[in-house]
Amino acid sequence: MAETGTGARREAGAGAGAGVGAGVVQRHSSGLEYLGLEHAATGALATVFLHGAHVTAWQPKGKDAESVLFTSEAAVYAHDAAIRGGIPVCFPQFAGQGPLGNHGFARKATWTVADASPSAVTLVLTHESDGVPPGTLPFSAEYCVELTDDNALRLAWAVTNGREENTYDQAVHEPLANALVFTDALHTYFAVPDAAQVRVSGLGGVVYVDKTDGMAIKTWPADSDISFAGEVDAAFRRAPLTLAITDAAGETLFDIERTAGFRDVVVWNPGAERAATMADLAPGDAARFICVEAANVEPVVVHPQDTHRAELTLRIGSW
Ligand SMILES: O=P(O)(O)OC[C@H]1O[C@@H](O)[C@H](O)[C@@H](O)[C@@H]1O
Repeated sequence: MAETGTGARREAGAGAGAGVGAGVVQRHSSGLEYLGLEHAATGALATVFLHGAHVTAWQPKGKDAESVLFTSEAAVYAHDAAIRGGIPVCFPQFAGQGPLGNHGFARKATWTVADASPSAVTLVLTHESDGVPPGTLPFSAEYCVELTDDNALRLAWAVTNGREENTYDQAVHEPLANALVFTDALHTYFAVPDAAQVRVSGLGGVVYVDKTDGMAIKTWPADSDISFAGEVDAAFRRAPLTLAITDAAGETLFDIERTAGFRDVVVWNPGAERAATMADLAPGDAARFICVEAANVEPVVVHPQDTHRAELTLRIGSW
């Protein structure tokens, strides 16, 4: 049965199970499984559900009382739902850009644990995993969530095309034969004191698709930060690899660092009006988060037996 967020958050808050059983799979009352992570030296905590490989909470050192990721009190914890908040893994389709449901199947599929320690877990999804549509071509995705020695949350993402090598004829005449073609995102929900007061810096001068304006292609004004007066839904192409979220006083709340394997960045907040129509957001939630997503909105092409790799590292500022 579907369970909503309040009870689930209480039960599986950041690092739930840490100390006793950090790095050990535990069962949530919804039936979903999760791990609590704990870094021995920093004391940082995180919670990672096997459903969707979903990080639902992260409490770095310095923010001991609460998660710095937003997860809604109205989030649904169920096999057929995506958890609203934390870090959904969008794969193999970003948003509605293809035949699958919004953001693809990975965020509703059951991942398996390949390796776990108290401070890190590696989860795997393949074409044979529960929740992956039958007939999906052979692939394997590996996702490592790690609390690092320097108090960061490091997310390492790798997608391998499981098909055989092309024949000579295919390689020459049909270079895309057997290629794995996908779009993706680590759709991070950053908790903020008030969305209307924060800014995303680093995207001035970058070309973006404005999804709130009929997919119009625009360029964000140079030297200008992004602010959140209402709905924002913008997919920035080939964005700089280092971005920051700052508060009204210009202090850094988060540093966001990607490797080039995440070429694009999506910035999203539904605004109050649209948020009010979303059943898994609670009243007032639109002001409590902004999403800055490490993404490939333009398709990635992975040839047979090859692996695409990307990393995202999140750090908090001094707030
Ligand atoms: O409601 P979902 O499926 O989690 O999607 C949330 C949002 O995710 C963003 O990445 C998209 O750009 C938005 O268009 C979308 O509304």
